Amino acid sequence: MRHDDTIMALSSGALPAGVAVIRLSGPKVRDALMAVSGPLPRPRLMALRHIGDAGQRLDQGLVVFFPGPASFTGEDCAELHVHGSRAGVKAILSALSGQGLRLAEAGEFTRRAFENGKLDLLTVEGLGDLLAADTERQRQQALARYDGALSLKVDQWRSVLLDLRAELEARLDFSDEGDVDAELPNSFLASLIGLRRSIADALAAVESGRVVREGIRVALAGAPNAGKSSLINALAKSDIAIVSDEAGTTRDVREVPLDIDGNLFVFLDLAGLRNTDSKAEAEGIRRAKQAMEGADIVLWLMAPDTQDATLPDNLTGKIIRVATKSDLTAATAPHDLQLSAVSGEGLDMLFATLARYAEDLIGGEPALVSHERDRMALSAAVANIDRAEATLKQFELAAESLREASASLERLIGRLDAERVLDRLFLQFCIGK
Ligand SMILES: Nc1nc2c(c(=O)[nH]1)N(C=O)[C@@H](CNc1ccc(C(=O)N[C@@H](CCC(=O)O)C(=O)O)cc1)CN2
Ligand SMILES: Nc1nc2c(ncn2[C@@H]2O[C@H](COP(=O)(O)OP(=O)(O)OP(=O)(O)O)[C@@H](O)[C@H]2O)c(=O)[nH]1
Repeated sequence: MRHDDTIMALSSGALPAGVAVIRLSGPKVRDALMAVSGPLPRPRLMALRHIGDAGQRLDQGLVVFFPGPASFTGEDCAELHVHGSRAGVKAILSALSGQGLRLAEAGEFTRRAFENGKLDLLTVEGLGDLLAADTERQRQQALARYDGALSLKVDQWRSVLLDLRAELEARLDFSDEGDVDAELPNSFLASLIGLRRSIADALAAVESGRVVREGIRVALAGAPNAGKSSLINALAKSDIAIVSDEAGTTRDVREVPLDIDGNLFVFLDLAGLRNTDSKAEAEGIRRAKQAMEGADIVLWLMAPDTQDATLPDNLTGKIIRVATKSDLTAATAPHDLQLSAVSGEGLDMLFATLARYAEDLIGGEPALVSHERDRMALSAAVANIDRAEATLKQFELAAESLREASASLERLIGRLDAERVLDRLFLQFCIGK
């Protein structure tokens, strides 16, 4: 990838469309824009222009020019807002290619913004999360990251660490000269402890941040024919899970993501639990038990017309006992909720229970930390601060630990080793972003 290339992409969605946005970035933007649409419009103001190629009219569109460095990428950028026709866009891209522009790779505009210091690694990730957001809660959390909520915190932590390191390093450099007080001031330890607490507090929210991104996992489990698939269908109000009256049809773990009150839930339709001679079914049951162990919530379904299965006893998630098929007969076994996938009775109670669970787990302000990378970097920083505290009298060791803590934070914002993270991240980006 060459950085003096000028790149172009269709940044809007699939064609045909009402309007298509073609985005350009790089040193040839001015010349290319003049070649296809005449005099440069005033910076950042849209102008209506004929768009053409060597005298041939291709379209009429709105053109906007963002001179660098005050642009999204930091380079000269431009946009052509044209009619969203396949042939039109193709002809315009081909005209621009004649001006020496090439098609951008996925995430390449954002990569340039990163390289020009417009975004750090956390805000790039925030942008990625924002593009991927399906639920309201995901949107809020992603936007906070894109807006730099965590970047700001990390900058504050880094600046405290720099001060602390300077105190220690001054005692290393001048240890022979005797003009620096060998004792650390009292404020040093207080500041170190305060920093540790602040990072640990942010870290404590990582689980809720992760759950917002990945969803609350709800296992639907019970005996064969207890009504698991029917319940998922009723929840989704559409036929996305297979309903069958043949026992044991759900063999593998089917994941059904649903948005409940702005929160992502992933329902797991599991094989019914029973003793079986079938190898395939036994494997399904093994996976079902595994999925139940990893679930945040287990909905344990009991139907009046099936034998009860045994609830495994090693579950860590919240267990909700659900009496199903309440349209047939009222449940006799002890249960938390009673419902019918057929009549819809009790579904609103289930929704309310799930929404309350989500509110307890992830309600309130969006979490600052949500990625595995956050967890690794912040726990490494905390461990190194602990190490520094334990070796405080040995300035050299303590300084080394604080250097390590700084390095973790620099890795987090992408000042160190950003390449591998970016490469992986941009695989999920759209072309034109
Ligand atoms: N048409 C269009 N809509 C869009 C985008 C775009 O690129 N084009 N965006 C693309 O993601 C988002 C908006 N994000 C943007 C972020 C920064 C700048 C920008 O020009 N920044 C300059 C100047 C800032 C200023 O004037 O305040 C800078 O950072 O220096 C533009 C768009 C969403 N909507
Ligand atoms: N009357 C009534 N029948 C239901 C209800 N829910 C499910 N059933 C019926 O019960 C049978 C089993 O339902 P499923 O949803 O396939 O049960 P399952 O637990 O997914 O079954 P397996 O995947 O085979 O383990 C089907 O005949 C459904 O039509 C309900 O609320 N009321």
